Amino acid sequence: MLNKLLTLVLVREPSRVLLGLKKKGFGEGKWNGFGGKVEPGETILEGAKRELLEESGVVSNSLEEIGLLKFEFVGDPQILEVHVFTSNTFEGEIKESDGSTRIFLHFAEMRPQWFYTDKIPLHQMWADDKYWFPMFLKGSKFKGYFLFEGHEKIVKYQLDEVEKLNS
Ligand SMILES: CNc1ncnc2c1ncn2[C@@H]1O[C@H](COP(=O)(O)OP(=O)(O)OP(=O)(O)O)[C@@H](O)[C@H]1O
Repeated sequence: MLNKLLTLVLVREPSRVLLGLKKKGFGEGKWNGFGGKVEPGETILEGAKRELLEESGVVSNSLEEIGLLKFEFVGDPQILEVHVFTSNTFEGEIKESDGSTRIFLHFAEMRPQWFYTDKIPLHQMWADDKYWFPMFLKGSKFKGYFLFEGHEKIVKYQLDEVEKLNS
């Protein structure tokens, strides 16, 4: 079976990272970067850029691929292949939840919010994030594999910092 291709985009400033609270679907109730399935006919980079725009309202022309994560769930043959990107610039306005945008955001799939790098809400994120987020924050690239049992428990994993992502 082919891997399911997904993207994950982490927009950052020197001391803050933009995350979104997933309000429905896979990973509901968790803070995460922006992303989703790569659609037929688009490259992985194009998919990352599209999902970032759809979910956060901003455009980035400086996405850099920094991580490759593979996830398997016990009892499910489908491997998720998540391509992780970062960007330290963007154009447009973040659909943040303040004032007049509140009603609109009630219907959106993600609720974007900035988090200081020393206050990342790891306890409200996917369990794998606490392993690779520190690598991302210090500017390293990484490759990993995580075997989940249910959505909260990791039964096995492997994670390496790499110089290059030759994928
Ligand atoms: C298991 N450990 C994990 N750790 C960190 N991040 C994870 C993850 N597993 C999936 N992700 C991310 O979660 C999003 C799902 O997106 P998902 O809702 O499935 O995609 P998309 O928006 O295209 O779906 P619909 O259009 O709603 O069907 C997508 O960014 C993907 O990279």
